[in-house]
Amino acid sequence: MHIRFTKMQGAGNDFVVLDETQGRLGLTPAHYRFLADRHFGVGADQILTVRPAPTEGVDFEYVIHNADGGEVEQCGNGARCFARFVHDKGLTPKTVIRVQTLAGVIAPALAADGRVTVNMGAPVLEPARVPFDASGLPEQRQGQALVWSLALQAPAPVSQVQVVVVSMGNPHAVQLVPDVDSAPVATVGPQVETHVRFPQRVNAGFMQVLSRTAVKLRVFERGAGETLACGTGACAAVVAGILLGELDHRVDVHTRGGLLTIEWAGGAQDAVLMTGPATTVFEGQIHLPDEL
Ligand SMILES: N[C@@H](CCC[C@H](N)C(=O)O)C(=O)O
Repeated sequence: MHIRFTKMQGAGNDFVVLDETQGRLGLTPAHYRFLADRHFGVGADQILTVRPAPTEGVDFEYVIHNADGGEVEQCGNGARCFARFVHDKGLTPKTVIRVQTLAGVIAPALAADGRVTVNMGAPVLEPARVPFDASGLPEQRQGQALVWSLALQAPAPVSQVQVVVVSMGNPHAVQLVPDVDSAPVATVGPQVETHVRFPQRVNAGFMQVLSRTAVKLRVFERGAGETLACGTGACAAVVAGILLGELDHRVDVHTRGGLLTIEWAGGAQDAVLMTGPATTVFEGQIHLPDEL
């Protein structure tokens, strides 16, 4: 089977985007893994699939698969690319687009300067809803944040990391580091991702605070490894930093792939706004091997 695709990126977090508005392609997790493969497929951190609106009150449905083939609830950089895709393909004339995701409805808005702002909804902070199993762990507070100690096996035989857990529809564990460039993302990231206290695994963020309005962030993503940027990771990190008392309400997040700006007023019901780029790289057609 041959399928058409569009390759996109948002702050270097890259995507294969598929159009299922005219019918399902019938892809399996093995197909998504093949498309994401940087040697045998197209190469991407996530595969985004655009479908018609499943209910009234929304314009489309957008489905997200990680590079490992697993379907996930939310993707912030993907939401901006989704909006650019449906607009540039002429699938809608709207510039504010309501889209159903597994995590609920979000609303990307295209700006005249080419950037996209997404209302990502309110963060979820109750550990059980992240989900995070906090049973038996001492509750430590810093500012308004709950900080949890996780025991890891490496790099030392047993070491501890302190994390704030946040859901932006998908789960995040954010830790503060003094220098993000030398942070042990490749060794600690996978251990946090698969830690037994996160029953659905987790995206592991490493944040260096530069000032009250600027941070540097790296994220070891669940199901994809370290990416050049993670939109929901940037939202979660800024929420954690505001709750910790370290950040103001509008923060520039410097990732290895570009700049994201995150705003959050700080109330439990307040939505997080994420602004950043969304770019089409190329379009193509690929043969999906029969043996997949
Ligand atoms: N890159 C994304 C997040 C994609 C999903 C994530 N890896 C997960 O498993 O939750 C973003 O920009 O938010």
